[in-house]
Amino acid sequence: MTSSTETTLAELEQRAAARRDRPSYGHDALIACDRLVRIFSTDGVEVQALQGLDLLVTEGELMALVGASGSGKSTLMNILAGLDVPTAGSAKVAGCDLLAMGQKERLRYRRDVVGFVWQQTSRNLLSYLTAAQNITLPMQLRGGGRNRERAARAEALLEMLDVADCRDRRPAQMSGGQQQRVAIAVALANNPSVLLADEPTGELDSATGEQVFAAFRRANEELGTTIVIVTHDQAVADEVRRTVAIRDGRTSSEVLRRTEVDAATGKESQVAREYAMLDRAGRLQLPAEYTEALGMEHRVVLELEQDHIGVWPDAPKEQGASKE
Ligand SMILES: Nc1ncnc2c1ncn2[C@@H]1O[C@H](COP(=O)(O)OP(=O)(O)OP(=O)(O)O)[C@@H](O)[C@H]1O
Repeated sequence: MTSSTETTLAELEQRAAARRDRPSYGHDALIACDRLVRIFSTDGVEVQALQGLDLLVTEGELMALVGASGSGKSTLMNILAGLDVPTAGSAKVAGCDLLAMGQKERLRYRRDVVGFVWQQTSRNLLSYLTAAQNITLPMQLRGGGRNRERAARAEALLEMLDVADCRDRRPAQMSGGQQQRVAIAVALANNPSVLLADEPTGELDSATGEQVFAAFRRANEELGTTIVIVTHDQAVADEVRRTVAIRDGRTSSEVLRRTEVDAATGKESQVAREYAMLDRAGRLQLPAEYTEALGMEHRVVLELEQDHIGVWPDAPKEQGASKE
């Protein structure tokens, strides 16, 4: 064997070893969805609600999910809540594998790892219990702890979310916004790693919606809970640092917001930037308005430049080309 061949083999081995040692996708994320697929079959008709969705959420994030009706947001939330099981792919939340969990583990997951707040206030609270009783119920169901400790936690949550005055009221005696804030307290009762909310401000006017969103923010800041909110509410989507858009069952783009300080004036301003998602296979979803504007269809030409990749429409048909 020549020395150059030996070098090549050694290099290949090195590369293979480096690939083996590379940390797995999303190893440090609290929520890691990898090529998630959910197919519903009704009367022989298949609907692909999720079509290979990738999503990583880091611990401590407060983020929003947006998307047109039917794009797959609720399907994803139901999977993350442990209420539905994906058809394929992988989904891990706080180390729990959502595809491999047995019934017992699933119950424990729903009780201890995730909390949820739904749009319909009636789905969040039991109508015959007071706010304080609604909050202590999940703690009682989990068992352990003393009555006094549970009552103290309920009180602390009610105060943190600014609804201490609702302590002894039943849901019918509270406003919609108060009910949703108490619902957040119920979801936080067992100190979950993740709080999921599906359109939590959907039934509220904008001022009340803002108060409810402020309650989520406080839970995120004071307890460090990771929060994912599905919303159509632009005010909510604009206030979080990261908004991920879902299109046709896949994450298609995301907006990141950060605060910039002007060096000269010291003035702070919010800067938002939209990114397209690049999946692990190198696939990129181009916005329909971009591809339509340039008549891009089926095929595009790619050019690698030093610091970017150019995407061009397919070469125009030659003038006077022979007709068949
Ligand atoms: N249980 C089900 N059986 C059959 N099809 C379903 C089921 N649940 C959802 N789908 C379909 O899956 C697709 C995604 O639905 P999903 O409810 O997740 O969308 P969404 O983005 O939450 O919409 P919306 O904003 O209107 O709630 C839709 O085409 C929907 O009709």
